Amino acid sequence: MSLNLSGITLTYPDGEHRLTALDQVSLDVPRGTLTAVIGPSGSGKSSLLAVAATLVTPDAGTVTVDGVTTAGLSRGELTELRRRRIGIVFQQPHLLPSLTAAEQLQLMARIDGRSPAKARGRALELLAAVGLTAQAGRRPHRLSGGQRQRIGIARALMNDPTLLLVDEPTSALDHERGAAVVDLITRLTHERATATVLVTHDRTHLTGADRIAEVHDGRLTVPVAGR
Ligand SMILES: Nc1ncnc2c1ncn2[C@@H]1O[C@H](COP(=O)(O)OP(=O)(O)OP(=O)(O)O)[C@@H](O)[C@H]1O
Repeated sequence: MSLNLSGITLTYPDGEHRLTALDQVSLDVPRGTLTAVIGPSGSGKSSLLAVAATLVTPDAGTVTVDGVTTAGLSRGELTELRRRRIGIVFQQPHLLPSLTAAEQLQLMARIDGRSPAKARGRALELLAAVGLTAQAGRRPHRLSGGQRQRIGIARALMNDPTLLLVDEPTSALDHERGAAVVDLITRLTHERATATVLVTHDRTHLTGADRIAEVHDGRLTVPVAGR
């Protein structure tokens, strides 16, 4: 199992009380499958993603990524876990304006200390996988919103993660481009055997999801078959 959340409770300070954002949430995501997490605004979707990304420590429960249980790991060990095993696709890809599409990806590998030649090869391979070979040399201002989001997806795969976490990838896109981005994430999940969690408030694109889990008031309902 590449992601296992077990009995996760997360609270935030709320005046004199605490607000329960996640309430006894458990979720298993095997490699090569896509679990969509849907729910209304404020239900706890981003909190769930932040816990799975090991960016937020829950009050209770355990997070296991690729067989590694995060409890007791130091900050440095958690950073290493994220760098090696977790890819994150954000709502907005936040590309650097001065870098070409290929350079956006190569930067990830540079940070990781990989050789420039290998990084370039990997970046071009991933840009091909997301259909952007012809755009490899373009800077973000010459790309569409959908193309920029595809770069964000390719960038998240640079470290060959086992866990791919995707936060509302279609929020800035029209219906057609949104559907294409979700289809792409579904295909890459199967091709690259990632355990993928895709958070969205929009269930219209989710025909390819292996499971759809619903979160309401911090509680996750037992996932039902998505197809
Ligand atoms: N840093 C924080 N401090 C206090 N409360 C927070 C914090 N982050 C989130 N919350 C609260 O926790 C609950 C869950 O929030 P969360 O952002 O996980 O929901 P969401 O489903 O992702 O919402 P949206 O779809 O609007 O992004 C909400 O009631 C929210 O107000």
